[in-house]
Amino acid sequence: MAERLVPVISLKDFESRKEEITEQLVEAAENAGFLTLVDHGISVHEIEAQFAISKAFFGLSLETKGKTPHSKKTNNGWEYMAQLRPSTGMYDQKESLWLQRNSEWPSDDDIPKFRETTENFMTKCASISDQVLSCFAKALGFPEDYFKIANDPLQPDCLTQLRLIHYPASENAAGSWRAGSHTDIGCLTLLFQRDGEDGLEICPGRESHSTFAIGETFTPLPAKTGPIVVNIGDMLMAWSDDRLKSNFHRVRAKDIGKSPDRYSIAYFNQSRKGFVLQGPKKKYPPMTVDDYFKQAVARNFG
Ligand SMILES: O=C(O)CCC(=O)C(=O)O
Ligand SMILES: [Fe+2]
Repeated sequence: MAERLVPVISLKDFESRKEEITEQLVEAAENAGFLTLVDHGISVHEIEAQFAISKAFFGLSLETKGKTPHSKKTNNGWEYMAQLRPSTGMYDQKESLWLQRNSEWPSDDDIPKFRETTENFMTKCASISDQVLSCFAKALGFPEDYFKIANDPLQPDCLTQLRLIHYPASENAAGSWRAGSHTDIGCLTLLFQRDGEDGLEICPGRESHSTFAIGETFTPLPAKTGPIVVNIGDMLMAWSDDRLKSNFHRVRAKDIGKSPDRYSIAYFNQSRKGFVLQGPKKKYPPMTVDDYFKQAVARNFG
């Protein structure tokens, strides 16, 4: 069921297959709003190495993790059971570390090679994002490098973040939420998961990027090491005049029985603050990414 809903798309021979890949990506984005990428150029070994770094960080003492504290102003740093969800009225049962190129980073003394490994991983995520976004740009009638420029993570005003996430193991967790239902507010999200650490559920079917219409039917998407789950965020839904869908998703622990620890890694393309966002059909008034983001945060977490 989930496999039918969320198509598996190969990026193999990207340049020569670009037209076919674009068709597949657009079809997925216009319907489920989710897709799974394979042959994307990051090996299982590299993904496991990044998860090992993440696991090592979350295994540190609270005091050591607290040396990179979460800042409300930048939304970077380590947070612990801190995300209050309007959709559930409860705190998500998780801890996470938000990172940006120019944010505070954990020290290499605490985790050897943390920054080097993670920055290389971010560079790979950026280049996969550029490929996918160049296809969407073409389909929307923008220049092919339009979103690549808008999302350039090396520019100091870029809001793109990597988030390392850890959901602690639980048992009989009825009524608690690992991540309450939400849409992502950025442009495009790449999500990495590990075999056996299930919990992600998705809900297609949303008509406007600013509505809260939460559908009824959530479909579990089994976690696999290797493929990247990609979803459209609200910003790209707005930027495409609501053509590409940013859909609701959530993470659940089992109501009855044991749920193992779950580690996930999300790369959020969130664009450059100064960029003006408007769809080709001008369905919504133009807005800077900065203003858009402030409005979306107020709507989702206000
Ligand atoms: O951990 C996951 O699979 C989902 C995380 C997520 O949806 C988010 O951080 O926005
Ligand atoms: Fe999300």
